[in-house]
Amino acid sequence: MAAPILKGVRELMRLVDLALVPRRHRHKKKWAATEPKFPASQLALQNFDMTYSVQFGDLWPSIRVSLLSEQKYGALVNNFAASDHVSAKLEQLNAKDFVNEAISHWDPEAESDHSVAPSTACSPNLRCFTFARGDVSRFPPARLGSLGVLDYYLMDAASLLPVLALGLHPGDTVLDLCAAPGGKTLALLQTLCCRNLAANDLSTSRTGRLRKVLQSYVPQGIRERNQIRVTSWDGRKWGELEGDTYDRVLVDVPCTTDRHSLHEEENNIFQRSRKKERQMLPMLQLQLLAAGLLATKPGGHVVYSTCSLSHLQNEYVVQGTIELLANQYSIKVQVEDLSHFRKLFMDTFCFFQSCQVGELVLPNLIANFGPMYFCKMRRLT
Ligand SMILES: C[S@@+](CC[C@H](N)C(=O)[O-])C[C@H]1O[C@@H](n2cnc3c(N)ncnc32)[C@H](O)[C@@H]1O
Repeated sequence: MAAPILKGVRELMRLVDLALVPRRHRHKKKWAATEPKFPASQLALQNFDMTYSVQFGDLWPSIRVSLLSEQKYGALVNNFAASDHVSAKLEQLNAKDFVNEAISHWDPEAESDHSVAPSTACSPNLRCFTFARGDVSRFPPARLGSLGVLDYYLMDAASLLPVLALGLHPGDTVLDLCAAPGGKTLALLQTLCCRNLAANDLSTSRTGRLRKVLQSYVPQGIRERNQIRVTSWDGRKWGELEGDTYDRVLVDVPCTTDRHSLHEEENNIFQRSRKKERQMLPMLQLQLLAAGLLATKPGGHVVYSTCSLSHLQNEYVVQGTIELLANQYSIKVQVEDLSHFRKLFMDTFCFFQSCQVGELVLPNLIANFGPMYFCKMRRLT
């Protein structure tokens, strides 16, 4: 059974290779010295132009200009800062809590599937303020509250959607498999629903950043009470380390980080030296998602997410992993329909309408969040 899967994975890697290497660089070069010295961000743009113009057709020029423009942020209120006036302060700036605004409009009677409703006991605890569509104001830096922790965390508001989609219930045991630098870990804690939270990231320098975020936002007593465990293990091994253990697992994988790749040279995945690593991304993503699903209890939920627009890193990985688990482990996984979720948040974000599985936030000039892909799955057996 493994042979067809390996063949499928190899084909996936070949496609990524073709998709990520600009056409004019596919021929064998004669002299390295004549190689054009393009910055990695420019190579990224060339690659995106080639692949995403095919993937998104007429939508691509608008997504492209948005990706190249200033991104919008959201201010995630720190529930541990114990300062009631933070929300009032953010409202004075004309920002709105998009989470509770959306939940207040949710009509449970109109939904046939209540299992993925975000208006559970936990989601309203997430308060994230954004400026209205077309308003490109910026938030001032966060301030220290009386408990010595910062009052809000600035993040791409679309990054909150995978956490909201995970739909925590009080007392859940939660694994954040690729957690650093910690924006989503912090959001998971802000739900006030984690019985315990395992936050892992392979990179020790990045888990260092994660620890700093936790120290800056969560008072020590609460960190201990929430039983937060920070580790630096290879997430691909989690299925063997702690199989069938967690109620909810977030698998926020390394990806081509499309917006970052267009703006930053440092640590850019499109650097020539990182070509192999880039080509291997879908394989790594598949292995991480498989490990996340194996670490979930039967009946538990997993959300897979990336900040890439690439179908090869998004839907293909989800579909390939579900096939892999069925064939190699006889484990059934069901993709959950998030279309109601999309409707709920469509005043704030611009969603791609044609995902086969999962949802994708498209950058848009009047709502310049994302890209953010997320797909919710339920492990059935
Ligand atoms: C998209 S980032 C995660 C962002 C994070 N969830 C947040 O919201 O701040 C992906 C992370 O995966 C980590 N990573 C890469 N390979 C990994 C592996 N094999 N196991 C666990 N983490 C890995 C990277 O170090 C990187 O920090």
